[in-house]
Amino acid sequence: MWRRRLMRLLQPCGSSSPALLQPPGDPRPVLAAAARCHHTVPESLKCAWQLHRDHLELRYANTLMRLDFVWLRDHCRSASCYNTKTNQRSLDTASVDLAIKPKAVRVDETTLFLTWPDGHVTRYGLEWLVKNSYEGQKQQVMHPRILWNAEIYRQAQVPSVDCRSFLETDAGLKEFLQNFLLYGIAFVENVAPTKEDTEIVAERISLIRETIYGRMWYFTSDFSRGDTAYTKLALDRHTDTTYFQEPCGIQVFHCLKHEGTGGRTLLVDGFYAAEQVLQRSPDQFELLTKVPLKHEYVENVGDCHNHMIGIGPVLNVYPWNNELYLIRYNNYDRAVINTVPYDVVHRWYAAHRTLTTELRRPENELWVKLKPGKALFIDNWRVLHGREAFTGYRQLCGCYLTRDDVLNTARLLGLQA
Ligand SMILES: C[N+](C)(C)CCCC[C@H](N)C(=O)O
Ligand SMILES: O=C(O)CCC(=O)C(=O)O
Repeated sequence: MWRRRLMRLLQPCGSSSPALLQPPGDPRPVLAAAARCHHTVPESLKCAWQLHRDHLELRYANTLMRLDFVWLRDHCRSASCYNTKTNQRSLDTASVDLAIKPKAVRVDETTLFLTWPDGHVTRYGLEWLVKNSYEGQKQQVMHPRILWNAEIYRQAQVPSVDCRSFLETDAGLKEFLQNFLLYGIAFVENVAPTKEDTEIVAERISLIRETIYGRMWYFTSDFSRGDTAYTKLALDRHTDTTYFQEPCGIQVFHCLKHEGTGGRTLLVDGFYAAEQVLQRSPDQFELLTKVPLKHEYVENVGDCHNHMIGIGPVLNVYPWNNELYLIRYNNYDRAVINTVPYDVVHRWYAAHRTLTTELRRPENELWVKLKPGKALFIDNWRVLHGREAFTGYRQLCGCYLTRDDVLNTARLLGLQA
């Protein structure tokens, strides 16, 4: 239909005269040839437009875009509206008339030109529009991920990156980050087993997030802090710092010493488990995204006095597309539930049980023994960790990283993050 109308109203080939605004009620599409003669222009590079009451319809590179007038005015990249040195908008969007409509429209091979009622002209690269319009986005928000159980992860044979190549080459760093983004875990090998060297490794990808545990932390089973982590007991799978309003993005672990038995580390892909819940029981998945919970850290040991509270659902999804971006799961630190009435509470426990069942399936458990030299990075928004009980002296060091800064490094290396 569109094509037929389009062909009927084809503008003369090679025309460069501005196409003036059509009178209301005559929304004729206009086709601008992307080269001198439309006979030689591939269909995909032809550009056609049609002005509607409240938006401009534009077809280019096989994409049909509907562009709101205020959006178009707001995205003017002219020198008076946008500072290309700082990449910041200078236009005061609130000064744009919400009923604004362009006075004239013109398209050439590469560019859309709009003249606004006050005479201001905006040019938009057609490629830029495809890349930045809603229709051109294909609605992908998150970077690509591979959800895994133990078998999938083993089969993938994800390599650890050698510390030297990680520290000294962009290729090493990029390979590490690619794996980390895909699987939510990644290892660096041959790190010197000291806190200082672990810090250097961590700083290669991010700013370190200082918390109540300090910047770089050591921990042993000395109960120096009021938390089970500082004992020899087993720890069931969990994510850390659920009691922060923004849980830490990444956790780094480096085992500096262990003279004894046990103490293996357990890793479980929380997004894989959540996906199983979504498939098998979508109502329970939804409940886990809706019921707000508190997690709490109350500490009064030695000189350490802390009271932290974070509120949020177990499964955090973007409201615009239901995509999961953060799992907050820690049965140790979960606080009193007083946010919903008793009947919802009961349904929530059932949903939590379903998720727990998935998280505890032996086939979803990846067990690794951390050894001096092998630093583990865990996406604490996605992958749960735990540990086996142990005997003997065991010392771990590590830190938390800010998620934004890890993603920043990944983007600077050209990764989609
Ligand atoms: C890692 N480090 C030993 C420093 C802290 C451990 C924090 C443990 C806490 N229950 C939580 O899950 O957040
Ligand atoms: O000791 C370990 O291996 C892990 C400790 C832990 O789970 C934590 O600190 O959150």
